[in-house]
Amino acid sequence: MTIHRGLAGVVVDTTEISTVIQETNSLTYRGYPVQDLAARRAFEEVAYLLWYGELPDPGQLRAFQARERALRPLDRTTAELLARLPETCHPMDVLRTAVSFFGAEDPTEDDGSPAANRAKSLTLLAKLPTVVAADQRRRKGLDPIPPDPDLGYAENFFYMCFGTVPDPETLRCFEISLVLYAEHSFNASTFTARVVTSTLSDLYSAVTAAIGALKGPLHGGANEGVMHMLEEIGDPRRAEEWLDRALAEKRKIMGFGHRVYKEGDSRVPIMQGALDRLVARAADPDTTRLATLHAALRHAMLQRKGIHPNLDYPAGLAYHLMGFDIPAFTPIFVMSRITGWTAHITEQLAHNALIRPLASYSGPGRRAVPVNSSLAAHS
Ligand SMILES: CC(=O)SCCNC(=O)CCNC(=O)[C@H](O)C(C)(C)COP(=O)(O)OP(=O)(O)OC[C@H]1O[C@@H](n2cnc3c(N)ncnc32)[C@H](O)[C@@H]1OP(=O)(O)O
Ligand SMILES: O=C([O-])CC(=O)C(=O)O
Repeated sequence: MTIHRGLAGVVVDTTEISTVIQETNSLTYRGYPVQDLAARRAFEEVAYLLWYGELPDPGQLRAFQARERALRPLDRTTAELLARLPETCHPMDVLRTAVSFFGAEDPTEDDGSPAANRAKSLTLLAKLPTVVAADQRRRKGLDPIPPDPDLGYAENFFYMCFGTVPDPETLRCFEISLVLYAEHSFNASTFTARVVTSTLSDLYSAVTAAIGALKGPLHGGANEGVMHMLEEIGDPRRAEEWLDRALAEKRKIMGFGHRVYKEGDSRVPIMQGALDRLVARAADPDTTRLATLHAALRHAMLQRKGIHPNLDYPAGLAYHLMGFDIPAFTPIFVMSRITGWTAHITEQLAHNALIRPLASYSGPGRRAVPVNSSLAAHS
């Protein structure tokens, strides 16, 4: 029996949603190169593509955007429930609780038809940014800002967080990150969603579980880890010395390495380009220090270990420069990946097979159960 720890290299099913091509470090969504989608399309169009298989025409896009914008507000019960969660909990816990609560409130919870699941997916796409923004503000003692239906997905999120819409360069960088984060085949959180779905459980349960999987620092939590690490190092001149010590201590360096890409993440060049433009625009000493440190650590990691950065490396610093608090970074990843997760949930249901691998037992050999004298007295 061959054991594939971590399912490394195991192909468990087919998918029509995206391909991660290891040999060429490339990624396509429904056949379109992700770089071209990031350069030419809005995030909402990519969401539509992932769910429906084709890019929307202008009429389809208008209808899609109108439905998304109408679904953004939270009802009072949800807002009150989320406001009662301890501020000490991570915002991913808030998001996980919110999705679980949306499921409990949804009267069509057990209708798993593709149309019903698409409607639920759109509801989550629309409401998750409202939850993330309100939670960020609550932690600063600020009231939530209601969504603005006249603003696009990315613009509205900034507006709900900060009360203003940023300059076009910042907005573009954010939108690029959403497109790049949207989908990545059978990554750990998507696979989690597919496992839950394979038992014929409901979409909210699958997404709740996926949020839990994304939270971990070896997956989506790494974008927060990147910024914590940059703060810990502080000075670009300390990058090499810090790295050597961290590697000697067998620490995992956040934002580096990937299970599939071994020669570099296909999404990094475009995200790094967008980050470089943000840095050039800001041009203040603190931004320059962070960007220099970011580059120094990347070079040192490549030199010491031959390991390339993954998408979380440029995205983490970009989100910091955009003004988001570090604990909001992985929730922003969720706002994007909700599209990929739910596309996979629909696909799993269309060709379902219960996901249940085997394990090779390595525990004690068969042994006799000693008699429990007090129980024996009763028999
Ligand atoms: C959006 C995303 O989810 S992308 C991933 C985000 N996660 C991170 O950035 C966390 C840091 N990275 C890692 O922990 C890993 O690279 C993972 C989990 C992403 C991939 O792990 P795997 O595919 O299992 O690779 P694996 O852990 O076998 O790595 C191979 C070797 O490279 C080392 N390595 C890989 N990544 C790193 C890293 N970031 N820091 C230090 N060493 C690393 C491993 O220690 C291992 O060394 P060894 O052979 O001496 O034991
Ligand atoms: O594919 C993976 O294993 C992790 C990743 O990059 C993602 O989910 O975007």
